[in-house]
Parts: sequence; C-alpha cells; structure tokens
Amino acid sequence: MGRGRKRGGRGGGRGKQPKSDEYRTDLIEKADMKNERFFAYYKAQKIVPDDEWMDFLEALRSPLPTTFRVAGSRQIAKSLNETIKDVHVPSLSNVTFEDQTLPPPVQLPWYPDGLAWQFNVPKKVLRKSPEFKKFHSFLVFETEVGNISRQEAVSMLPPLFLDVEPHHIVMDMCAAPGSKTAQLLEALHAQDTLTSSSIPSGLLVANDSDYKRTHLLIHQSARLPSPAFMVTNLDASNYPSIRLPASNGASKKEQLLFDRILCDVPCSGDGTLRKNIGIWKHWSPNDGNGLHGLQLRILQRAMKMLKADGRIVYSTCSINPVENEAVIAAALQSNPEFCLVDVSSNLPELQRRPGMSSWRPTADKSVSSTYETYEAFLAADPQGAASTKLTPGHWPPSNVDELNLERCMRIYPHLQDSGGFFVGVLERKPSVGKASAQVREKKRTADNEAPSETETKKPRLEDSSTPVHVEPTSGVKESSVSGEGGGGGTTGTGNGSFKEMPYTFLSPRDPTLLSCISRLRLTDEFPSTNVLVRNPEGDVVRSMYLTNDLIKDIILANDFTKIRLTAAGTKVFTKQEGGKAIEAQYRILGEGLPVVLPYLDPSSIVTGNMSVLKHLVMSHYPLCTSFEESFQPLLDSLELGCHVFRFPPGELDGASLTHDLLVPIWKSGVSVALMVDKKAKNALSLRVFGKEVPPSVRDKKAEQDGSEVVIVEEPTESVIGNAETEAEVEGEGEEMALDETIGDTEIERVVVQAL
Ligand SMILES: C[S@@+](CC[C@H](N)C(=O)[O-])C[C@H]1O[C@@H](n2cnc3c(N)ncnc32)[C@H](O)[C@@H]1O
Repeated sequence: MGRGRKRGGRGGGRGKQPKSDEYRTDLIEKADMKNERFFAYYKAQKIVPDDEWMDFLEALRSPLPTTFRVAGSRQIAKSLNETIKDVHVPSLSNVTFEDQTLPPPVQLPWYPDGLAWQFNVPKKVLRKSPEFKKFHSFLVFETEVGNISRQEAVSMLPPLFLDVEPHHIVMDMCAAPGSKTAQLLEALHAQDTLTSSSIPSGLLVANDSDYKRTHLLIHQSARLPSPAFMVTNLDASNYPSIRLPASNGASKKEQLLFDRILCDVPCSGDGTLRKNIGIWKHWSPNDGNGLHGLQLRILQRAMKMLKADGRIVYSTCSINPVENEAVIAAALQSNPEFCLVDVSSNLPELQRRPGMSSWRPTADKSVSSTYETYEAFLAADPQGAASTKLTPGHWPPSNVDELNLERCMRIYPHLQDSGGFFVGVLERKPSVGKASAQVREKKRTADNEAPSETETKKPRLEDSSTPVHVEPTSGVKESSVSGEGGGGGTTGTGNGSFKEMPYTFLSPRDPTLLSCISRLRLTDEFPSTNVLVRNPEGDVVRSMYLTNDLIKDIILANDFTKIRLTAAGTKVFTKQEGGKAIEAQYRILGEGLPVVLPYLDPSSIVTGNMSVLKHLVMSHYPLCTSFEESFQPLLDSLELGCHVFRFPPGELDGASLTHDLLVPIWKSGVSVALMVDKKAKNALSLRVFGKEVPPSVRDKKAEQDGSEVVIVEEPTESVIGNAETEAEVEGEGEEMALDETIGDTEIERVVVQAL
C-alpha cells in the first residue's frame, strides 16, 4: 500500500505534491514560514486591519488544533458526546507531559448541540501520553465506524449553511474526499433512529472529476450507508442534466433540479497554510488567478441546476478574494435573479468577517504592483496583460455595492484558532427571480436543457420478471470529464474511458432474491423492487444493493455511462461461502443492517446478554460450546447461516452498554462469529469494555513475520464502491497516515484495499 499524498491546494491544479519533508510541520522552523509575495499581496488587499496583521501571521504560523465532530444523525451521538464530556475530558484534564500541563479537548462554541470538539497537543503526545493515546484510539475507532468525523473546524461550516432536510435533492459538486459529503448525508438521514436507518425520500449526488478520488469518497461515505446516495465522476462545470421519468402524462423526461447545491470548489488552499506548510514556499497570486475561471463555471452551472426556491453554498479554503468575492460577483452579474443571503444571525458564536467589496488583483508573480481596476491593469502593461488569463471578472464590478458582498463570510485563523475559509450563501431573489424561475422550471424538459441522449424504452420493474438494466447508448466524450485543476479530468484509465459495471435492478421475483428474503426473514414491506446488482445480466453474483425510489428512477431514465455513475445505493447483502457444512448463502452486511433492520421479522432476532456480547467481541470465531451454558441451547437451535443478535442495555464487571445494540452474526458448524470488520469490533470493544480486542493468532503471526497487517479480518468485504468485482480497483488503493490531509479534510487512516 502506497503512502498517500498531501496537497497544498484543494484539487486545484497542483497535481501530486512531492512526498518530501517540506510538508512536515515538525521539520520547518517558524522563521521559514514566510513568503514576501504572500505578505505583499494580502497587505495590498487589506485582508485584515493593520493592527491585526501580526496576530493573523502568528496564527498562520502555529499548528492547527485537531478538530472532530460527533456524527449528528446517529442517536448514539448524544451518548457518545456525553462520554467525551464525562469520561474523556476529565481523564485528560491536568495531564502533564515533559513538565507541561496539556489542555483537554474543548467544544467548538458555534457548532450546534456542542457536537464538535477541538484539542491541541503535539503529535508525540498522542503517541506517548497514556491518557491521550487512549483518547486517540477512541477517536480512530469511532471514526472508522462513522460515529465521529475528524474534520477541520471551518470545513464543517458549508453543510451547516446549506440546511439540508431528508426530502431534499442535494448535489455536492466537488465532493472528494468527502468530509462535507458525510455531513450532508447525516442531514439527509436526520430521521434515523438508534439502530435503524431511514430511507430518505431525497437524494445526495456526490460528484468529483477525479476518478480515484471518487473511490476515496465512496470509502468515506460507506461509514454512513444510504440508499439515497450516488456518486458521479464528471466535470462539475459542465455537469450534464440528469433526467427523471416524465410525470403527469407528459411525453418528455424531466430534468432533475436540486434543492441544495454545495460548490466546495477546487482552490489554491492558502487558508490551510497552518497544516499544508509547503504552501509557504510556493504561494503565488497566479494560483488563485488560474482557478477563478473554473470556480466561476462550476458556480454558474450550479445556478442552472437549482430549483426555484433552492439554495447554493459556495465555499473555498482560500482567503484570496479573486477565488471568492470575485467569483460570486461575476456569477451574480451573469445571473441577476440570484442574490447573497444574509446569514449573519446563523451560528452567532462563529466569529467571522464580512466579504470584501474591493480587491486588487495582479498578474505579477512578485506582486510588485496590484491594480484597482481592470482598466488600470491594461493601461500599466498592455502587452503583458494580453498574455495573462486575467479577465475583467477578476476585479470588482462597477456595481459592486449593489451585490451585498458583505454577506459573504471570511474566517481568519486568529479569530477562533482555525484555518482560513470563505463561505457565500446564494438563493434566487424572493420576488421576480423565483417566480420566473418557477415558470422556466415548469417548461423545462430534459430535451431543451440537457445534452441529447438516445431514448431507450425501459419496462417498469414491478411488472417484469426479468432484470432491467440500461445499455450504454453512446461513448462518453472525453470533454465531459476534462477540467482545469489537479484532479480535474482524471479518470480510471486517464483517457476518459469509463469502466464501471452497469446497474441492473432485479425482478422482485428473482429466485435468489426471494430465497435471500425468506432465509433472512424479511417482511413483505422490504422494498424488493429496489434491489440492484452490478453486472449487465442481472446475475446475483456476489452483492446486492438497495436504492430509494428516486435513485431507481434516475438509473432507469439515464445512461449510467453518460452520468458516469460510480456508485448508487448501499450494499445490503453479500454472498457468504459456508464451507463444507453449509451451502453458500446471502448474509446481511454490518453496514447494511441499519437499512434492512426495519424489514426484519422481529421474532427472528436473537437476544443475548452482556456476557455473550463480551465473548463474541473478545474472541475470534468462538466455539458454540464456549458460551455460557444457559445460552448454548439457543445457539444450538439456530440454523446455520446469518442471524441478527440484539443486546439490550446492561452492565458487566464495570462495563456498560447504554443502548440497544444489533449486530449480524454468522453461525457455522461449530462456531459463531460477529460479522463486523475488525475496526468496528475494536471500536465497540473500546466503547463498551474499555479495551481493544486481543490480537488473533493470524494477527500475531503477521506481526512476527513482519507482513502487512490486513485491515479486514472477518470474512467481510471491503467497502469500495459497489463494483461487483472489487479487484477492479486494485492498485488504486492508498493508505494515508493518521495526520494526512487533503485540503481542509482530515483523512483518518483511510485504507482503500481490494480483498
Ligand atoms: C476542495 S476539494 C473538495 C473537498 C470536499 N468538498 C470535502 O469536503 O472533502 C475540491 C475537489 O474538486 C475536485 N475537482 C477539481 N476540478 C473539478 C471539476 N472540474 N469538477 C468537479 N470536481 C473537480 C478535486 O478533485 C477535489 O476533490
């Protein structure tokens, strides 16, 4: 497994960064954290008042605190947050390390319900202080199971301002690696309960133009499995129209419009200087100048795809007005029915500065001069100006005062010890704009706004006994995935081809599906019309996926190669070879259980106690005869194969389970096993029993041999998209160290591996 990369910018044209020591914060002296071009440029912009400049610089030169949030959609969020408050914070208070007292974690004052936290200790403390080490393990394992998300504080802002509800149709235009996507998914799943997941009527489309990064995105999002989630791999600035089946007897398909769109665009990333310190060396005003065009095109495309009463959030982790206010101003000029929304009363504890209404771009790398107007720039050096990509749109427009740019939010590092960030919230103007957009929306059909597509008649599933999939009708134009900016345009093979397997819905009368439903004792309410497999024939080979109705409609109405659909729905069942004692069967995946649970016949759920749970968690494939005697008759009575066990709240030797726990189990001839992956098992063990699972014989052997540690131990599958053959992504896997980052996104031990 290769080491991951660290980027200075955010998917914004830098390509792969060298894996050199210059990206290690512990190897660079404060005195070297300087760049005269950066200083000259931002002083000319008057980015902060003169008397704050030194505080601003000092903050940029100090290490960024670690921040994380407890995933809000989970009912477990409250109890996990209480555990942090009541157990971890006290145990981390008054900890000394090398004669220094270390500060415990604190809550971010502006984050709703106190679910986001921050702490600031050097990395070696996390490795060496027993108290912080334990806390760190807790964070790592809870992150793995999706209960906690390590994410930079400022990066949590855009989804909060987008205000997503479960019925919303949402688009994340530049989504990888996916920290904001996870937040959006949580909002879509706000109605999930403690143990089961809702099936939202809305939808989240997460898109990224970089194929490899879409798989990173899929991996991250698998922690929050959702039948309402799909991933596409397209250039956001040229995003094609997604079609919906015609409604109300109309003959033409409709275009899918969005209630909420996040444009977290590729940017120079100079707001992430505190952790991407390589930027100190390379920063130039041309980083932002070059990205302005792509950023504008992405925002303008979003404006075209928005419903009449929809909302767009535009964000960057750059503090450069050319990438921020200039983009918004130019988009408002070309779409005058839009306006900036005043969100100054939202998140009142968040310290922010208003957007700027004057700035001074330059094409001069050394920043010896900056210009108030485009005309002044042209006049100063007509020949030089002609050879740059600077446009009038890089400057404030003449009507800048009418645009309310002060409604944008600028976040600076010295205000609340964070990274630098920019957010603008856009909607259509309340009166004229919305009304005319509504009229347009009514008139809009797939044909008059979308690239054309050969119509393919598809039967409705309910009446069919054969599987349905849609043949690709045309090749994908390479231009549809081209893009400026680092990741932009990269595809699986780098040449624009698209190698995903088709999405084929099973007939609800498919014999394998029927046998799976009956063996797992699912009720008639199970949405068996929405189960798909990933091959053209509709053969149930290995895994089955569940989508909601909207995703099904989209798959049936669109050529999946045209929308470069990389994942859809969530994997719920997978084939389990049973060994000699038992024929192969389908089992419920750990990640799919919350989605399937509402459809499980309650009488088929086996109830265990704390001692059974402890034995299952702490042992590897325990023999049925090794369980407490009173539980053995129940185990003996179970058929071989997949079962769901429920553990009600309870206590045992000081360990306590505070809420109902449901887990999938596999019973083979002589043993039973908990079917959750090793990290999820460790998270559970730490949370309930206060210690990690002892290493298995295989782990110990691997350690002795010095061989690579296999991350998933039980016979579960890796969570890479929903390609039928995981081998397809082999070789694209990458592992990132604990502290690695992409832009403003923390990647906590992202392990992408094909098993
Ligand atoms: C700032 S990062 C997004 C971070 C992400 N929203 C998150 O919170 O994890 C920008 C992303 O835009 C992608 N990108 C670059 N050019 C693009 C384009 N033309 N269309 C879509 N995505 C693009 C990059 O691959 C990168 O993943």
